[in-house]
Amino acid sequence: MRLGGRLAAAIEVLGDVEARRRPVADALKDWGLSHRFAGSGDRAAIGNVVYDALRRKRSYGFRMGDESAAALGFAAVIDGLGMAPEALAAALAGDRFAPEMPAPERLAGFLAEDLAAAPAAVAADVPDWIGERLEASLGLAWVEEAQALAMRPPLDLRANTLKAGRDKVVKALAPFGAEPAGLAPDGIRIAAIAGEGRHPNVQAEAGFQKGWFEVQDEGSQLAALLAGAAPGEQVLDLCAGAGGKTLALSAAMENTGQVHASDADRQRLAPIHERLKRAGCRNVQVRDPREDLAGLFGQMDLVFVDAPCTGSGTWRRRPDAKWRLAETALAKRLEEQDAVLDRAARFVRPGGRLAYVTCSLFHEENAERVAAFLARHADKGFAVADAGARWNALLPQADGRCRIDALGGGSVLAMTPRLTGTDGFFFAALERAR
Ligand SMILES: C[S@@+](CC[C@H](N)C(=O)[O-])C[C@H]1O[C@@H](n2cnc3c(N)ncnc32)[C@H](O)[C@@H]1O
Repeated sequence: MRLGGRLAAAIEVLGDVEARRRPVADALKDWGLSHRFAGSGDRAAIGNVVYDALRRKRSYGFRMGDESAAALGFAAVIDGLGMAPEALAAALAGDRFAPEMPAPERLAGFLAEDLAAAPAAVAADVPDWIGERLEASLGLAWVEEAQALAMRPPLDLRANTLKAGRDKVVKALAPFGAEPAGLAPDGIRIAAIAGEGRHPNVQAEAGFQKGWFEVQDEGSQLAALLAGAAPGEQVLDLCAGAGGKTLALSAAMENTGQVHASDADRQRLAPIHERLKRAGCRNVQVRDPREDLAGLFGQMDLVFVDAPCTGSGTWRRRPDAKWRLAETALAKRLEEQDAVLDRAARFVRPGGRLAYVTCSLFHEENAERVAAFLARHADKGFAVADAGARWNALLPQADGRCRIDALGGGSVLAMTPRLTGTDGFFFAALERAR
């Protein structure tokens, strides 16, 4: 396919996402199924335009003076591919599949428009109600934070130390530009793609099949690291899902002790079996959601709660989600977070700890949930640990990067694309008195 056909396809997919308010991944998949002639390079290029347009949907619409799918598609090509309108017009000339170019004054306006004059939520590329929440959560720099959340993400991997050290993985993936990540000790990063490129399919590599590494955002790796799961401990991963953090906890424990991996949803838990096998994790017991875990009450050294959340910290990777998120969904997540924290508390042994993690940037889902938990369990002897001090001790090279907020005598922390170059993550640890 030539550029014109790819752009027309991207506009079609953007229209579908908008009209049906459906996940972009589903819309792209359906387009691929009904256009089997398109090769993998075409699909990647179309995906880039669609994702870029969704990351910057509001500011592109503002700068174009037009929020239609076509305007967004053209904006993404000009901005994301760095193509001047004249070069774009030349590339589309004579291509019968190409969409019609926007009027020259629209394109001139797009290039000239200064976002300084735009409302903050437009410059931040979020709906108004989310802008208000980000401002309350992140303070003065919230627009810059949201703009960093609208950038293309890198591809992060974690070396599985049960099978391979980081150097070995970096070497194996050197042809793809893999480098040691800046913060996570086992992290490996392949930089965000530029222009029309695409990330390599690392899962097709022999090293992946052998279990040498996992695909995992560096922020997720750091959240697992901060929990401090130690060899020989008894750990309950209460919201294990597909097991991203379970695998990291198992490796940190050097395949000793025991990780009980549980989730309320069997479907989400299903992929964990295959992943554990490939990664060589022998200290993980997967617990069926129907299983009674009462035998673990008061027994765990660490209960890890990777809570269900809005996922607002992951919008670089899932930009469609920020336009679909409803206030009612946020309210529901808060209830679930309270419920799962209450449940988690029962498993912590005296002297043990409870780690609370979300991939959200909203204060309500983060520090507010921890404060509400403390208020509900004032008599149970839980206190907030000093997560900020732990961060500084584990990651001296991070030079205090990340947001640290005092809470209940300790501190909680947040990673953000702007501060840590990771997805947005929140981490708090609660210690139960002996
Ligand atoms: C953020 S995801 C977990 C991601 C996973 N830990 C990982 O690293 O790949 C949150 C998970 O919490 C689960 N969940 C929601 N409510 C729950 C509850 N009350 N108890 C246990 N799991 C719950 C969801 O099914 C979902 O899989």
